[in-house]
Amino acid sequence: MLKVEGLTVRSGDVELVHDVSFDIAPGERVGLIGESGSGKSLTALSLMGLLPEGVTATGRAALDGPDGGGDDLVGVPESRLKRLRGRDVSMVFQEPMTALNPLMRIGAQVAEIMTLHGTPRPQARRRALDLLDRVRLPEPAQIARAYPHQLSGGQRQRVMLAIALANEPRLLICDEPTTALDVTVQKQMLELIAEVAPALLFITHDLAVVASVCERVLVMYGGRVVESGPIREVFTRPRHRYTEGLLAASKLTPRGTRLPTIKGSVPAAGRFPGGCVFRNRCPHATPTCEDVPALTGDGHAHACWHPAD
Ligand SMILES: Nc1ncnc2c1ncn2[C@@H]1O[C@H](COP(=O)(O)OP(=O)(O)OP(=O)(O)O)[C@@H](O)[C@H]1O
Repeated sequence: MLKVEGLTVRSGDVELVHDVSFDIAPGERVGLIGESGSGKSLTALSLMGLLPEGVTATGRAALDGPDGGGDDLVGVPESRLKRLRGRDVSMVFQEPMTALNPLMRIGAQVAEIMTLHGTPRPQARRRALDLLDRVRLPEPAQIARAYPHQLSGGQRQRVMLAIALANEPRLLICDEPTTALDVTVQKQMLELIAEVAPALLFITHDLAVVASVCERVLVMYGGRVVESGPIREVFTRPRHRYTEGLLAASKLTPRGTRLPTIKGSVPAAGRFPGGCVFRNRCPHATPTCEDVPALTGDGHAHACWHPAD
């Protein structure tokens, strides 16, 4: 349904995302994980045609239509993307307050994305209420009359989801949509996203979140997809050492435990040129790795001395 091939994102001469390829099938929920700066957001923004100024994408990203035709998302004119954005592909961002217009009532904002794509206003207004109901906001009519600041963070994020779903997109992209929400609200929102997404690309750095929402995962590191596969496979038999590192640093290690630490001496500077890629999250934990006191507040950080693979 979505086919991304050789997606490369550059800022001037600097390559920020390198040759990324992946597919998403209709109805499939795919997670995109990786540490901060690994290129997750730029990958997603490329698919929306929303890259920051001076940043460009090359390669191919095609969205199949229900009639068998395809729509290119990369390297097409802005006028074309404007028609696809918010209609065929839509996105929910981390912070709804920056995406919502503070001076416009919620109902009008949900309706607007439909009128922009050709739905007559009265119909859009009616459908806005149905959408607010679909994202399980209580009293949709009351919510429709409210301004963004009158809603809670969780309610605002549900509104963003209603806006994203308004034109029945073929693909929904979510970039850390629940990071700003408290744990209970987060859980409800994740369940809702998993239920309503037509096909989903879900960006997060939280492995537990990706495991609860997605069926498949792509792991990004340094602008590349270094590993991909079904969640269970990647999380129980990671092939790439960065994925091992992510797992070791999370509560989702196959044994369900945090990494053991091993007492040792402080490593000599330069013994691991370039520094350990895992920072303090060594997945190896063999006697060749050592604790480095005082790197973290609790005095227990880990240094990995394995050479880079
Ligand atoms: N406008 C820009 N101009 C130049 N470089 C940028 C720009 N935006 C992002 N970058 C760089 O591109 C790389 C990838 O950034 P990106 O935002 O995609 O990472 P990310 O994995 O989404 O991180 P996070 O989880 O922190 O959002 C980073 O090194 C970042 O500094």
